[in-house]
Amino acid sequence: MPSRISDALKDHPVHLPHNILDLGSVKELPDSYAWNAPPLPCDRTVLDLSVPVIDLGHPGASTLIGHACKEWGVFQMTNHGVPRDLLTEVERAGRDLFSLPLQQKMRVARKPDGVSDYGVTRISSFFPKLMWSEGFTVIGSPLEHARLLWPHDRAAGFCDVIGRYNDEMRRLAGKLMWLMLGALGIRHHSEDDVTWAGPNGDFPGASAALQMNSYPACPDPDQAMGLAAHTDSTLLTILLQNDTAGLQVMKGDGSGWATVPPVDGALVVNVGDLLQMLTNGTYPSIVHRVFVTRNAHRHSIAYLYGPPSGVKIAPLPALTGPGHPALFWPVTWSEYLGMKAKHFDKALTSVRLPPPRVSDMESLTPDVNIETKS
Ligand SMILES: C=C1C[C@]23C[C@@]1(O)CC[C@H]2[C@@]12CCC[C@@](C)(C(=O)O1)[C@H]2[C@@H]3C(=O)O
Ligand SMILES: O=C(O)CCC(=O)C(=O)O
Ligand SMILES: [Fe+2]
Repeated sequence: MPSRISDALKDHPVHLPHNILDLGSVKELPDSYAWNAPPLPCDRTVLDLSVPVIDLGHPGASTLIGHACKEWGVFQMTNHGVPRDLLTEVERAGRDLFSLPLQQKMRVARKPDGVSDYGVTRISSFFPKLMWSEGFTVIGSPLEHARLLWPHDRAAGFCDVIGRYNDEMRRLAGKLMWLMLGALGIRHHSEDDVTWAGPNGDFPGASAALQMNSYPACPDPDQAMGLAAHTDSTLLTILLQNDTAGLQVMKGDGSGWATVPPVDGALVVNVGDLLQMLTNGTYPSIVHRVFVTRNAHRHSIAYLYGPPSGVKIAPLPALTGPGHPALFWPVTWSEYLGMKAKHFDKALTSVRLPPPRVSDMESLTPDVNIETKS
């Protein structure tokens, strides 16, 4: 079994399409990008519902977060302590990177077994059409790739911003974990529950990836998909979006999509599959996707946060007991990424207890028409 996230991804190579295009200069939607069979991007059953916006400085923040995680699996947060200048700088770093000419970005194109680099989203292989987006994944230091993209001083500047942003995200993700778990009565000192938690309320050794996304303006947005519906495999994801709307989340009851509007200075937090497992299903991971528009170029940066390599995630003992059996068997993030790479939206079902019968799942093959949460 792979032990680190980078090893898990190497075992499941994703190939870049041969005909990768410079999306910013395309005037007509090519057929390979036209989603004309389900899942359709234009099924915009958009609900008039708002994802909660929570002020982290509010005395009741933990309770509000717990409620949002149960009801939605996503919320926006303000007053999160990440300096505004740093948000601006990291947003600019992403914009600078994606505005490079395609041939230059291709210098750091993902190798079939690569992890940290430029390419299409990893879930592309589950869909018959290409998505109207490009991504740059950072796991560890981006220095080697930054040096291939820029002259010395600019490469160092890019890495400095990414380094500072990663530090802030790690701090914030640890804080969020306790706010989320605190709402369920799990406290810092309960080492028996969260075995990998550090003594200072932090999570030493936590793993993470930074995913920079670019969604250029699109000549036919109704037929294009920025990012197809998926859940993140993480404990939690912290997302910075620019001022262009695009992110949509599926309301837990499957009744429709809600758009998460950009709120100046706010960060979006979404529950990932591993947190659903850790909380024994109390906090469901959220299905989300991204639509594109005709006139605006959207950028986002996702901080994907998970446990240290080797740590098995299982339902917390405090959340199981008589009448509340554990619903998932223990897995490391790497093991789970392997399952996700194989089963996509059926990965969570594949780790359910009791083990699913094949007939329950109509086999473990992915359902590429994922429209609602199963
Ligand atoms: C650690 C990771 C989670 C992720 C795969 C990755 O290696 C880095 C990219 C992440 C991402 C971002 C877009 C959606 C997603 C499902 C994908 O294909 O790549 C997630 C992966 C995930 O959370 O499973
Ligand atoms: O761009 C967005 O808003 C969402 C990105 C996302 O879902 C991801 O990177 O996992
Ligand atoms: Fe995502």
